[in-house]
Amino acid sequence: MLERSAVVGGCGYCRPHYRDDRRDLGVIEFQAVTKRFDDGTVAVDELDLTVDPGRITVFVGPSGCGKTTSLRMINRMIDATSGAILVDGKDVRQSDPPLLRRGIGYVIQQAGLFPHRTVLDNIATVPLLAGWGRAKSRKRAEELLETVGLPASMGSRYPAQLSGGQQQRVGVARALAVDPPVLLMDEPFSAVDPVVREGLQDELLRLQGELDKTIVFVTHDIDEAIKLGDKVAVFRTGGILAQYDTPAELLARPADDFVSNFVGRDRGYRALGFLAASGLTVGELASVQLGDTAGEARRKLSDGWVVVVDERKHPCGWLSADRLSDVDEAATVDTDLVQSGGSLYDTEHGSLRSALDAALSSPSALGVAVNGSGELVGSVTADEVLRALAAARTAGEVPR
Ligand SMILES: Nc1ncnc2c1ncn2[C@@H]1O[C@H](COP(=O)(O)OP(=O)(O)OP(=O)(O)O)[C@@H](O)[C@H]1O
Repeated sequence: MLERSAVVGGCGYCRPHYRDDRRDLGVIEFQAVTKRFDDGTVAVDELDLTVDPGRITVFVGPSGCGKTTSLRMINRMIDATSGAILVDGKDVRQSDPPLLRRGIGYVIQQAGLFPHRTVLDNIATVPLLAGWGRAKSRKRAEELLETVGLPASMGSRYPAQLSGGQQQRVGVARALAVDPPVLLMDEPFSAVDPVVREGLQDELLRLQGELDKTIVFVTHDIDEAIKLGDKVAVFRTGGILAQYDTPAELLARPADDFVSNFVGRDRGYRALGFLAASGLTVGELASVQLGDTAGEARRKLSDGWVVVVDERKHPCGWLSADRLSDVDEAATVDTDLVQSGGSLYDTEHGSLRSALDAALSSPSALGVAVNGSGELVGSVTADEVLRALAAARTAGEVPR
């Protein structure tokens, strides 16, 4: 079957749509912040950085470069040696740590749930501490279970009775319980397998589209950083900020060799994920519908291929001249006959990367283009994508 790319990632890092009434709470400022541990290790060195409110900021870099230390200084799990961290203009050192942490949700690797409490009790922990009372805290926990996409029946389970991905969702629900403006997430998805991880990332972006939290997210995975971050801070060993930019800028204009190497050798290809494919010409594409006859499909073949759609006009695969050659004229085109192939290019939300991917992954070399509702609208070729790329270059959207 043809695969619709995930909302994020495959189709080129579509961003969540922020509400116009996005919150302005949760500005975090690092002002010349240094952390020197007792043994002399400088984990963070003179960090100056402002985290935008209502956005996702990712701290990324190699192991030991000071990401976690920087994160934990925000909620005072670690105190800075010098410099200041301000949250909404107030130095965190002037806040009582337990009170400060109530306004700052915290999610860690493997969720860190209390093993002897049920899922609902885990989520209700902070509301109870904040004095919400049992009934209100429980109601909030039930709501949040739904918010993070878990069935109500899981509320009475214990963490060990959940998968890693489900535990992580509970961890997010718990962090959101008293609706804090700021969420700190320390490698929250690194203990789950890549498929679950991608699902959790998509879910986080969906949630963020509704919640508009100020999220600081730590990872050592540049792909995760580029997918999730509105802005990405790349750290180098010694706790030095190497570059702080949007993912598109990071890929297009890495500040130095360290950043360039860190973002990877295929950064040019990945940067295509941030180029809108609006200028791309979508060509015609011959199609038949499931239920049509093989004879009809044969007559519609173009360069040996015809695409097959279902009754909703959603593409479901290809038929080749080869495949049709030994099929009876009157035979019905059904899913058994159809050859799977390739990703789809969404003309409304897709990027040049997703268009190129659709073309390269198609057995006919024609990328299948669909509209926002998933209906077939035509085809794209790799040559056409390269032409659009050249035009973007001329327009100055891509560095020369
Ligand atoms: N309590 C401590 N005492 C001494 N050194 C420490 C302490 N905690 C962290 N460090 C050191 O500070 C540096 C930064 O550590 P930090 O945990 O912030 O890095 P990180 O970028 O989050 O790494 P990772 O990706 O491996 O989790 C490392 O060299 C680490 O060994």
